[in-house]
Amino acid sequence: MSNNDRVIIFDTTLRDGEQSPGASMTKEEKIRIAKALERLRVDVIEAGFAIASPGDFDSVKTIAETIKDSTVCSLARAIDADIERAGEALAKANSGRIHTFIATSPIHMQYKLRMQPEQVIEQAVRAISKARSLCADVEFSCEDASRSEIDFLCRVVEAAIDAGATTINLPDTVGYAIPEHYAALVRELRNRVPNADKAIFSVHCHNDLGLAVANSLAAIDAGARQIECTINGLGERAGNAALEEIVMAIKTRQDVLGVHTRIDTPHILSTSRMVSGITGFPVQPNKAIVGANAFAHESGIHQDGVLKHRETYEIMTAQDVGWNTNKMVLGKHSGRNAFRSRLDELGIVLPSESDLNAAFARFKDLADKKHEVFDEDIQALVSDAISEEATEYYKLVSMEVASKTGEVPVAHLVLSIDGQEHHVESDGSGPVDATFKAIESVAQSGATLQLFSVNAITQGTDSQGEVTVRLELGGRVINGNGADTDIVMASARAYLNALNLLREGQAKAHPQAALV
Ligand SMILES: CC(C)(COP(=O)(O)OP(=O)(O)OC[C@H]1O[C@@H](n2cnc3c(N)ncnc32)[C@H](O)[C@@H]1OP(=O)(O)O)[C@@H](O)C(=O)NCCC(=O)NCCS
Ligand SMILES: CC(C)[C@@](O)(CC(=O)O)C(=O)O
Repeated sequence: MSNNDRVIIFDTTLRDGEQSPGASMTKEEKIRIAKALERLRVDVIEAGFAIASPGDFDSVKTIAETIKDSTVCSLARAIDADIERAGEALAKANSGRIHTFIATSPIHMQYKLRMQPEQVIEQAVRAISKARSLCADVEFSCEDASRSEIDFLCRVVEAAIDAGATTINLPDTVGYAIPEHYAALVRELRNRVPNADKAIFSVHCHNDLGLAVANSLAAIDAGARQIECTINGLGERAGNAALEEIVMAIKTRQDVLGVHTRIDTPHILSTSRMVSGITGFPVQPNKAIVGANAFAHESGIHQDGVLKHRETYEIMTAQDVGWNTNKMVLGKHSGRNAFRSRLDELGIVLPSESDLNAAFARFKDLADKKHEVFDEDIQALVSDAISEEATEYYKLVSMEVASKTGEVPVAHLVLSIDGQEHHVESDGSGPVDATFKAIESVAQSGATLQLFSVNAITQGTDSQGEVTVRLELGGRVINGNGADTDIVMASARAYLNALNLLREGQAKAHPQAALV
């Protein structure tokens, strides 16, 4: 691929990203992020706005002295003092860039700068010359380019390149652009400005209409070869174009975009997490590339497709952006194939297809009650299914337990014992105690309860509770287990499981006695 096909990735997480209200970072945090960006192989790191404060100056200076593999850049208004401060901060950079800017739209020139267009051109030229006297690499931005008049923009850009700007940035400062129009603007400038070939054209898009990435990609087609973006799309107001989305769109759709970057994509996720952790801005689960669900499949039809041939539902690999693997989330939309594949991964072998079907039915019941079924849930559910399958003498048909402040809890249970239904009830010191007493009122096992333990198997109040009941009878000790989203129900299952196991053991030891 020729150099002409290479898109320069200019990251401004530390400058525009920090302009997100609430996202200010300390110097140490900025250095950590700068190192992560260098590892990601970002071409240019905009480290800050040196004149903004002594702290910002210090951050830019330290980053300039630390980073070796990326160009380090400081922003500066088109004012001598800003440019000198930027030059000072970048003095020791391996590769430094001064980025100066001035607004070129009628609304900004008239109301904000209170300057005539001719004065703006003059000031831009003076600033660029000054910057060039301090640094060979100078970027100039026509702030609010997308709302600027094209003829004026052409004059500013031509003068800026003549004055020595090596990169010309046409920002969509207020996120107003629409892809086709924005691409036309970039194309027209490159066609009309006589010295356009002496500079690299860049875009810097804001996300006010959710179009920052789309506008940036459209500009590539029009010849832009630098994209300014931020990790997680951080930035002023609705943010900037997200680096991870730009980079992965370029990589994934190389067939139509025909360009490439030098980003080492497997570092994307860790960088995203670092920025999110430092700024305290969480990444939404459905965020492209770096959201928790970006490579997760929950629906049975998709899971089945991915298991048979990953590309049926994935256009990138999870590993290519730093995830360990894609994720099959087992939930109520999942199917038998995904369930079977998870059992395989967990090393669970069910004796027959009918065992699998029974476990799958229990899984669907659980998934109706719970958002996500975790591995631990499945282990509990399967062992419960197997032990129930093995010993069906005592079975829970239904139950109802009443607990009320100031009143004694009462449990009503319908049990199936050797195929016959029994209605039992008891009170107790708590709902579990009442349940066990109700069971014993008919089972009369004579066993003593040695241990009762409840574990929330997974996080969250919608998780399954796993109950272990240890019973002792005539010197034999057995553990019964039960799992359910309702812990009293799980307790009943565990108790009945223990009784079944006790009975099974007795049947083996004394075949006659067990029939009584
Ligand atoms: C840069 C900064 C130190 C200037 O502070 P200040 O001198 O108190 O000035 P204000 O921020 O109140 O106002 C901005 C001034 O810069 C002028 N200005 C804005 N953009 C300019 C530009 N590109 N070139 C020259 N002057 C510019 C404004 O017209 C205004 O001038 P005025 O004071 O004569 O009206 C301060 O705004 C800051 O810390 N900014 C950092 C973050 C930031 O603004 N980022 C936006 C990136 S565009
Ligand atoms: C410096 C420039 C690229 C800017 O970030 C300036 C600004 O923050 O307004 C933009 O979005 O236009």
